[in-house]
Amino acid sequence: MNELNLPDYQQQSAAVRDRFERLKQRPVTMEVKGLTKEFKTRNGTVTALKDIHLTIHKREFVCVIGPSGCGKSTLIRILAGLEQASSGQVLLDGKVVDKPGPERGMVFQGYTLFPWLTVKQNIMFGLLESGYEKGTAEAEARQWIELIGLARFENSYPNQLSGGMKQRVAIARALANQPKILLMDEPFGALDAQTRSKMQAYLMEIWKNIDITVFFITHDLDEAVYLADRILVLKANPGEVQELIEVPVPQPRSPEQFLSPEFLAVKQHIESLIHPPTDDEDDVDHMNLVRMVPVSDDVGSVF
Ligand SMILES: Nc1ncnc2c1ncn2[C@@H]1O[C@H](COP(=O)(O)OP(=O)(O)OP(=O)(O)O)[C@@H](O)[C@H]1O
Repeated sequence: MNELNLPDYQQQSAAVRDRFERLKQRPVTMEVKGLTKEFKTRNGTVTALKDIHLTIHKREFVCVIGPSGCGKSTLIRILAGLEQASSGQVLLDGKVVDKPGPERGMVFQGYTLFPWLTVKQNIMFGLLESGYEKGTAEAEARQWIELIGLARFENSYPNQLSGGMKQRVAIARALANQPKILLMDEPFGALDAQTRSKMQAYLMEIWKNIDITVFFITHDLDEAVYLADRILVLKANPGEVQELIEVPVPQPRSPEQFLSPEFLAVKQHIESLIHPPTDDEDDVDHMNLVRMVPVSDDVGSVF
């Protein structure tokens, strides 16, 4: 126990422990083996990722968190096949990933819908590319539109939708191709807090009902703990695995758990990994106030 009377962040209830035991017995969907990525720049070599190992099981939800520059985007781009590793390998269902493919659905932060296509056409796009006949693609797209609750908007264009609606379409479009894994790079990062929490609940609901494995990057600790089975914490310079955490919060999740002792304990632990206490912490007490002139707190006198 610590000063907030929280349990140890590794302490799992019997139900959670049992769930992880079963999860680890599921088939492996994605395997990252000794992945290193270096960028040659004018100022020398930047090691964006160093010797990353990770095994993701079928229907697992993995979140990645870490400070800016720790290589999160580089990692997801390599998993997507958009970037080549300098060394190491990524395997999807045992096959080497070296280019983008329909078995990996992608949802990124900037709304990546085609602005000149309607909601329905956006969702149909990948299906037609994969060789679906137009009528089948249309029927399939309609089912997805129903599922995301946007039936009234099937003929709307992206610029007629709110941010949350656009991301719902982006998720449906990615899932319509029946990928084996959904790669999400801060998909809710641009949304306001209220829409963001609705989208999290919405994604949880989809994940409960669809056979999909998710790899999800976020900057938001609450989001990571709420969504993830396991959280990969990276550190920067070079981008390395700091810890892989099994979240002890029971599934299925609900927003009421945000204040549960397990939730707070994991959150506090990750916070301490990402922002370790430093000697500068009390900087504010050491600000040089010599050049500052005390002013009145009487706002009325200012105007
Ligand atoms: N194309 C590139 N050329 C050179 N350096 C790069 C390139 N892409 C990324 N980097 C460097 O690799 C490191 C990791 O970058 P990356 O964008 O993957 O980090 P990140 O964790 O996603 O950061 P953020 O949270 O700020 O988005 C950084 O030091 C970055 O400057």
